[in-house]
Amino acid sequence: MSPAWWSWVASRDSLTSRLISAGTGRTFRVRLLGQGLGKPRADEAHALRLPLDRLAWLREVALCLDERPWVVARSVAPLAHLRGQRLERLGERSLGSWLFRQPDLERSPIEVTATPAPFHPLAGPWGRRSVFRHGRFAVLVQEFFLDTMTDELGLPSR
Ligand SMILES: C=C(O[C@@H]1C=C(C(=O)O)C=C[C@H]1O)C(=O)O
Repeated sequence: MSPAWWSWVASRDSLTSRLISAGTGRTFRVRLLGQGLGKPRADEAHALRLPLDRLAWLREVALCLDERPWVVARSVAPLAHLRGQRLERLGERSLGSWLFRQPDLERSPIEVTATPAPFHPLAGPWGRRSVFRHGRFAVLVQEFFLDTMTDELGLPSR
């Protein structure tokens, strides 16, 4: 991986904040692609150490700058761990801006993939995922960087 991409892919602070800074002058927006209850995919359940038949709250978004998607993300929060968090009320507000306000937030190591997002048609160089926990609440956040971001920031292809 190029150093330029490494600084994006390995970053452990809020991607929302980083995108807003990098997008100088462009308008940031979370576009909600879908949310609701459903069964996680097998690899998602595995990452969360969740039995396969359990329901989770699923949320898919595109993180856009000037309406162009730079990152697509899919988040999976096991229902049993939701603990009254009203995540469906987030709407088009960033999950990250809520998560990073939680004082006891923990983040697992970040796993990286070069395979494209299994939930979205747009291509890109890298994807990553990690699990955030605060208290008993857990959410798997999967983020895929898109070719639009590569082009607009003049980043190397990988
Ligand atoms: C986890 C973060 O939140 C971002 C916002 C998301 C959302 O609103 O659904 C999803 C993934 C993230 O890229 C972050 O800012 O780091």
